[in-house]
Amino acid sequence: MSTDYDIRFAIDPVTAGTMNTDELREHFLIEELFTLGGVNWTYSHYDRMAVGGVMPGAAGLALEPIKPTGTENFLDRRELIAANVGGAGTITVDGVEHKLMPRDMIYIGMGSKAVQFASDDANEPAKFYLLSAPAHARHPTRLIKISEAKRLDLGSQETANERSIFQFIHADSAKTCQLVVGLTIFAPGSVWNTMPAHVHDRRMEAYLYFDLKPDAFVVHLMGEPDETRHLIVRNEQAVLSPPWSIHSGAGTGAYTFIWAMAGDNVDYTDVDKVAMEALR
Ligand SMILES: O=C[C@H](O)[C@@H](O)CC(=O)C(=O)O
Ligand SMILES: [Zn+2]
Repeated sequence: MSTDYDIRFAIDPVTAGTMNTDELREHFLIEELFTLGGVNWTYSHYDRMAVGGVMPGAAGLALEPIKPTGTENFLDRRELIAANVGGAGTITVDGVEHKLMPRDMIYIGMGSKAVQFASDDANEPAKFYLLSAPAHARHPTRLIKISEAKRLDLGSQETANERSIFQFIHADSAKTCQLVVGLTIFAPGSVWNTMPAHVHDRRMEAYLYFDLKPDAFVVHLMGEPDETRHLIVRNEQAVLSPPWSIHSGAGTGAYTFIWAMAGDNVDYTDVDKVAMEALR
C-alpha cells in the first residue's frame, strides 16, 4: 500500500516543557513527507488537522481513505488543500483535471470522491503538500495561483525579517470551512519568520519549510512565549504548532515556508501578539 499514516496526540504545554530533543521531534516534527510513489500522512489531534505529502513518480497516486477519519472516502467529512512545492503536476478531482505549476495550490471541497495525483515529468516529480481539516459544508473545488493570493509585505532588512506573505485563502478566494493557508517568501538576506511572534489558541498551525540548501536548516522556535524550545528543521520538513505555542524561526540561509491553520475563526488577523521583551 502506498498510503501511510502516523498519529500525533495533542500534547499540553506543561508536558511539552519536560521533553528532550528526541521527544520534541517525535511529537512536533514531521521529518519525511515526500517519498517517491508514496502518500504520507500525519494525523494530528490538534484540531484534527492532517498534514501529508505526495510525490508521484511515473505512475499516478490516489487519495485513499485512512483509518483515523473512519469514512469510506477521505473527503466525506473533510476539506483539503494541496500545494505544489515540486515540479509541474496534475490533480484530478472526480474526473476534472487541474494543472498545478510550482507554488500553485488547489482547494478540494468536502464530498469529492476520486482524487488522483500525477507528475507531468517523472524526472522532475511534483510534490504536493497536503492539509486537511474536518468540514461541515461543501465548498467548490478551486485552483488558486500565487497571482491570486493576497500579498502582505512585512518586516525590514535591518531586522532580517523582510518578507512577503501570500494569503491563498482570503475573502475573494476559495471558501473554506476551517483551512487558512499561505506562503511566505523572504527578501535576500532576511531569515526571520514571524518575529515579533504571536499565538492564537483558537487555531493550530503547521509550517512546511522548503527551498533550503542541503546543509541549511531553520531553528524553529516553539513553546509558550515564556518557556520556549527549539527544533532544527531541514528542507521539506514540517512542524506541528500547538494552539498554545509560538511558531517562529530563523534560517541559516534562504528558505520559503507554507503556513496553514485550522480551528475556530478563519480571520487571519486575529492573533495575540507577543511583545519582544516577553520571550524567554
Ligand atoms: O498565523 C499566521 C502565521 O503564523 C504566518 O502567517 C506568519 C508568517 O508567515 C510570517 O509572519 O512570516
Ligand atoms: Zn500563526
